[in-house]
Amino acid sequence: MDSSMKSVPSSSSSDKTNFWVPSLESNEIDRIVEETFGGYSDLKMQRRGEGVAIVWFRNDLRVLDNEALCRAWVSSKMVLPVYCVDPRLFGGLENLQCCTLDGLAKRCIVDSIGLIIDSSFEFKLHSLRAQFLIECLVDLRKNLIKLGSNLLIRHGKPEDIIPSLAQTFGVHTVYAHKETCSEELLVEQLVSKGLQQVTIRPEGQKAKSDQKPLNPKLQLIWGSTMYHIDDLPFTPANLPDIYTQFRKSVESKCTIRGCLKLPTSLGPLRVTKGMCFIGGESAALGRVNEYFWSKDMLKVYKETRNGMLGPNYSTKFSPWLAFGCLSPRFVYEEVKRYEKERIANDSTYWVLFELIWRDYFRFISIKYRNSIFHLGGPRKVVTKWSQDRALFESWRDGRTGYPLIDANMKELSATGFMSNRGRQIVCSFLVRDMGIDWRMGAEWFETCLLDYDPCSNYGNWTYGAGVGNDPREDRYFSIPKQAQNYDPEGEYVAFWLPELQRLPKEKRHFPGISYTKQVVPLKFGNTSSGSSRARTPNQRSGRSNTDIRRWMKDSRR
Ligand SMILES: Cc1cc2nc3c(=O)[nH]c(=O)nc-3n(C[C@H](O)[C@H](O)[C@H](O)COP(=O)(O)OP(=O)(O)OC[C@H]3O[C@@H](n4cnc5c(N)ncnc54)[C@H](O)[C@@H]3O)c2cc1C
Repeated sequence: MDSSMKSVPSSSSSDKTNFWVPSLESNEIDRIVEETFGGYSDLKMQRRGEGVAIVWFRNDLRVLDNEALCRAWVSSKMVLPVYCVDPRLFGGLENLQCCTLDGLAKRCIVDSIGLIIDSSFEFKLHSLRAQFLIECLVDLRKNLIKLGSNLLIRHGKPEDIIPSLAQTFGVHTVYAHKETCSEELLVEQLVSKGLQQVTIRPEGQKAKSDQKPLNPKLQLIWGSTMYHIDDLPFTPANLPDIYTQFRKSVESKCTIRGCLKLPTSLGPLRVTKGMCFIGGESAALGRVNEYFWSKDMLKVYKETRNGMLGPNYSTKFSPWLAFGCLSPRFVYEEVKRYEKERIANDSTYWVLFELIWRDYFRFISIKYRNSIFHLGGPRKVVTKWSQDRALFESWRDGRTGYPLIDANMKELSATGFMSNRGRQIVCSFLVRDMGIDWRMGAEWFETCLLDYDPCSNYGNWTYGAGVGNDPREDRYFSIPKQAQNYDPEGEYVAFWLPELQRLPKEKRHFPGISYTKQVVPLKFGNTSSGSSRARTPNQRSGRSNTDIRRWMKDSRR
């Protein structure tokens, strides 16, 4: 398939399988009502609104600062929270092998086998992210149950499930968070179209036969960024192309809205042990508590953020932010509280600086639409790229012979995470040293990363490949220089490539040493040590990789 167009694949009959909750057409409806609305009686009394609303959970798997949930809550007598396990998200059986959740959760995923994600380079969703998602859902359900609600989880496409539920329950409004990329926008359109086919009678008007039936509405709400889209001092179409201009403008002209505090009680925070990514809002809040308050790492974030080894060099909030278990506005409020109660310094500011990057890429996806997925990127840069599969696979599997690259790629496959430093280095290596089509790298990240997010992933890859909207960010990462600055003792590479542990520290970064005999030939040769000048494949120096040892030496001078 042409990867320049990311599209939603066509439907398949097996998409319709339902489990967790049996078919809605059967006499199980009463059971679902009991299960889902059962504990609501007290809350019902407090509501002002009328009728039934659906909250369609997407990448907002939290109850804190969830505007869709809040709006449904105040506008309706009953709220039906729903998550659709979209078969287009899941790949083959191999994804399940690491899933360790209960049989029910597993069955949910197993039933989607055979429905292949529409992947340009045929990679599938990694088992680790599938597991993280299941954990998010289990936790969301628990948190909703604590509030006297529940989560209805159904397998199938949202455009089939949501209208069918709306019809069954006479839903007046479906509340959901707005997305920005084409696949997600298409699903929104299809759901909206499906709802137009549904008719419900307005509440309290049943007796009046002349009353016109209504269509349920789809209300899409902005909620994924720190800065609200409506508060920006420009329209997305006029978004500055330079990050710094964007940042300065929002910092000086906008305020960040407060977190929506409904519901107010979530029980005690759970602190995660070590760095362990467990899906769900409870673990997300636990990590914020741990990183900011109990470990007190926020005050040194700016000095440690370029690390690669260990749980606390950076916040590690990204997987929870990506699934929406954590609100960026909540992180903002916690930073401000920390600044008041402990210390305000460059480090406390820098977390917000990085979160503004996240906002920026989200708004860029609105301005530049699908071009962020295209080979030439937003600037439509014409460059010749290779799609050499063998070369690519050596990068993907951590077999290039360059320890810094291989260690990072092994970490990604094993954990679903890689540091920001590592991501920049392996991205630069793939596109600039190997000359491989950057979309293959981006798609492999999409497959593996727990924190995969289309805007941040493709935004960063287009920057790394030199096709992003801001040409000034086109930078080359020299391996020897990066090794010297960020892993001078070779601790990181020896952790992921244990064969290197018996080598003296100064030799651990030598290409092809000891753990593999092979060093992949670099199509364009590597570049001189220490350079961070912009390069594109056709501007290469043409040096062969036999020079690497010399570069290592040079870069130490
Ligand atoms: C090639 C490449 C691909 C990437 N793909 C993704 C992705 O799919 N999803 C993703 O969330 N991040 C992505 N990033 C950005 C960044 O690497 C991660 O957000 C960060 O490493 C996550 O670790 P952390 O939460 O400890 O970050 P911290 O350093 O603690 O930063 C705090 C938060 O700021 C945001 N942030 C930090 N750096 C960036 C950045 N460069 N771009 C956007 N947001 C940022 C993240 O939400 C992060 O959680 C990518 C970077 C590169 C170079």
